[in-house]
Amino acid sequence: MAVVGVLALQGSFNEHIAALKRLGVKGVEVRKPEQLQTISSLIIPGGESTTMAKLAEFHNLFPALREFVQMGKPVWGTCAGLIFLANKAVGQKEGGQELVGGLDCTVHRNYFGSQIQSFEAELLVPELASREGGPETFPGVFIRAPAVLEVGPEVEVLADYPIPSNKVLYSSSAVEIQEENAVPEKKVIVAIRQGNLLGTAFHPELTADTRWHSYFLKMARGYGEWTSNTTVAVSGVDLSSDKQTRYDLPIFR
Ligand SMILES: NC(=O)CC[C@H](N)C(=O)O
Repeated sequence: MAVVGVLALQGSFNEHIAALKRLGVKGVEVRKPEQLQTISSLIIPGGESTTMAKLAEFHNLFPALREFVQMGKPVWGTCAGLIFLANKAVGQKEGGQELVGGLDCTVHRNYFGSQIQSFEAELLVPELASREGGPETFPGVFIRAPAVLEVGPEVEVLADYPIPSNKVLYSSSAVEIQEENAVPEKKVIVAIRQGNLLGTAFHPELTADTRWHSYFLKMARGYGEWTSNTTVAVSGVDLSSDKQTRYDLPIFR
């Protein structure tokens, strides 16, 4: 059976495993390079990308992660995970940080500002809705989130987020100007796909809506079908042996 791994160095890996469990899939925690050989798709969670990169370096994971991506295996990066998968990141801490790369895009690491500028927004997700059904919008949870600034020709944009072009002006006079002149909106990209790589700037694992997880599982199953006869079991998996009740985590939204 194709196995879904979740990089478990730091950040919201438990929450991803809990979301997979809600779909009847057992996610496997990955911490060592050799474990990548035992999985067929990987989720890189959100968290803090600099810390995660330091831990990945410490465990000598970067070469194995790059090889995994280059083999065409499905990988989904959420938030810090999206930063990991980007070919280029800006707004990094001094000295930068190592990236896995693969997604032909540039991300801004803290595009929306600091932790207190975290927010929730209903995102228009036509492609997700057409594949997975359900509403045309998805509850986006943005925690000190990155955004995608530029994408290459192979990249498909799955969601963007409209922001007023003067969003940094918060004084009351600025708000009045905005109302009078109807400042045009600018869109920033927050979900992309390039072949077997998926990236979201927000945190679907913190919501009850499992459509991004099931979308990714279909990518993973598709890969399994191309390369072997194995498939991801998306239902009917016996998880009763999973004694780790910590995966029954509360859902944020
Ligand atoms: N929620 C997140 O994953 C935040 C990512 C954060 N902006 C970083 O640089 O790592």
